[in-house]
Amino acid sequence: MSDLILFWHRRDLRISDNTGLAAAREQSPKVVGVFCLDPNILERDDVAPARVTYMIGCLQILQQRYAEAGSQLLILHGDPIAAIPTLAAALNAKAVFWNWDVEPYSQIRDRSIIDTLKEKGIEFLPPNWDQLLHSPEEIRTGGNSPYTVYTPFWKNWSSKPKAQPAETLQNTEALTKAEQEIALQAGAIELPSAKDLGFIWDGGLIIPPGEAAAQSRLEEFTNQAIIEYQEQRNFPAVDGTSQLSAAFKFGVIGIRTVWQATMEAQENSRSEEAQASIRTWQQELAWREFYQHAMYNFPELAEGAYRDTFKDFPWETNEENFQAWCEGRTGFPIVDAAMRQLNEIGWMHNRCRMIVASFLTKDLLINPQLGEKYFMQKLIDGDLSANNGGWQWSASSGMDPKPVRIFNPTSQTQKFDPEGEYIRQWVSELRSVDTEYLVTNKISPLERHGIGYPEPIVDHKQQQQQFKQLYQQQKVVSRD
Ligand SMILES: Cc1cc2nc3c(=O)[nH]c(=O)nc-3n(C[C@H](O)[C@H](O)[C@H](O)COP(=O)(O)OP(=O)(O)OC[C@H]3O[C@@H](n4cnc5c(N)ncnc54)[C@H](O)[C@@H]3O)c2cc1C
Repeated sequence: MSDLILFWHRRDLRISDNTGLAAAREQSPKVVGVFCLDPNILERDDVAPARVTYMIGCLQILQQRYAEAGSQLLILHGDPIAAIPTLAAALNAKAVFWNWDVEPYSQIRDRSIIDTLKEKGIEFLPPNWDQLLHSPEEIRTGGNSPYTVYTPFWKNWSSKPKAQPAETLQNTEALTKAEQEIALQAGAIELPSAKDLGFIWDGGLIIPPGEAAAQSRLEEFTNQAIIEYQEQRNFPAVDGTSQLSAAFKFGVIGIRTVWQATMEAQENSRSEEAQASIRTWQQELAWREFYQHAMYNFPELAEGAYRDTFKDFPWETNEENFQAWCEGRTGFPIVDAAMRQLNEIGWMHNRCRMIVASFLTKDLLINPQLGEKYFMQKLIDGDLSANNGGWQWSASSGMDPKPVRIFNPTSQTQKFDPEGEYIRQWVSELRSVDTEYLVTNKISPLERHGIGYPEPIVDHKQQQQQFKQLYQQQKVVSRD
C-alpha cells in the first residue's frame, strides 16, 4: 500500500484551518484532494443555481490552492458510495479522510463508504467535526440528552474552551504521471462549469468564491461592522451583517478562524455596546451549531414538524397564493421586496426571512415545508439544518418553547424599514409611493392600479385569527 491519503472535500472547500486535512498531512506528505459531484444531491429538485455556481467557483479556487501546496484536487462525478472507494482502491491509497457532517443523507452515505473501505483494507478518519466548534456529543444536558432549547445550549456551548485554527496544508506531494492516468481511468474528470451541470445563474454572488474572499470578508466585518451588529443587524436596507453564510455553508472559511477573529475583536473593543454586539454575533454562530446538533440528534426534523400540534395541521392548498408569495406579488411591500431580493440575488436578509416565513405560514396558512423547499431552490447559502431550523422556528412547529409567533408585516416594516428604503430597492413600482403610505401599506386602490402593484391578497387580522383558531383546535388533540 502507498503512503497516499485521499482527502475527500464535501462542505469544507478550503485548505486552511481544516482539521481533517491537517490530520491527513500529519500522517503523510502525499495528500491529494478529491471532490465528488453527487447526482443524489445535484439532481434533487431543490438545488439553487446560485449555490452550485458559488460551489463550482470555490472548487476552481481550491484546485489552485492544492497546486500551490504541491498537490492536486481531483474531481469525480457519480455516486460517492461507489466512486470514492473505487478511486482509493485504484490509487492504492492507504487512507481516505474526510470531515463528518450532520445531515441524515451524509450519515447514511458515509457509513456505507466506511463499510466498503474496511472491506478493502483502506483506513479512514474517525468522526471529525471540522465545521463545528463543538461536536454534538460534547454539548449535552446534565442528564446527557441533546438540548432542545437554545438558551441552555448557548450557556453550555459558550462556556467551553474553543480550539485554535488548524495548520494550512503545505509541502505536499502530487500524484505521479502514472497515478494521474490511473485516476482518470477511475473516473477523475475536468471540473465542469455550473452550466455544464445544467445550472444557469446570472444574479451575481453575494460573496465571491474562494478562501481569500471569505477571509477578507471576515476581516472587514470583524474590524468594523461587528461592533454595531446588535443595532444594525435588523435593518435590511443596511449592510449590517457579515454576509458570510454561503462561505459557512461550503466551509470556505474555518470556524476556529472565525471564532478567533471574534475574540480579537473583543480584545480590541472598549465599550460595553461593542462587547455586547460581538457577543450577539457569537450567539448567531451558536444558533448555527444548535440547528446542526438538532439535525444530527433528531434527523426526523428534515421530514416535517417537530411538535405534534403541527404534524397534521390543516394547511391550506392555495397554489395562486403560494405563487404570489414566491414571485413577490402579495400586495404586502416588505414581503414582496424580500421575495424579489431572494429571486434576484439568491440571498435574503435574516429579518426578512423571518417576515416572509411567518407570512407564508400564519397569513397564507400554507405548509412551511413548501416555503422551506422554495428557499432551498433559491438560496446561495441554502443549508438543511439552518433552513429547517428557521422555518420550524417561524412556523412555531419546532423545538422553541414560545409557541405562537406571528409577525405583522406592517409593524415589522415600520420598525425595520421605516423609510421604505429596502422596499424601494427591490420593488421598483413602489419607488414613487409616499413613505407614509408605503410603510403602513395604506396605498390606495387607485394608486395600486396606476403603478401596477397588487391589492393585499389576504387580510392580516383575519388570517391571524384563523391561524390561532386552527392552532387551538390542533393543540387540544395533540400531545404537546
Ligand atoms: C426561514 C429562515 C430560513 C433560513 N435559512 C437559512 C439557510 O438555508 N442557510 C443559512 O445559512 N441560514 C439560514 N437562515 C438563518 C439566517 O437568516 C442566515 O444565516 C443569515 O441571514 C445569513 O446572513 P449573514 O451571513 O449576513 O448572517 P450573520 O448575521 O452575519 O450571521 C453569521 C452567521 O451565523 C449563522 N447564522 C446566523 N443566524 C442564524 C440562524 N438564525 N440560524 C442558523 N445560523 C445562523 C450563519 O452561518 C451566518 O452566516 C434562515 C433563517 C430563517 C428565519
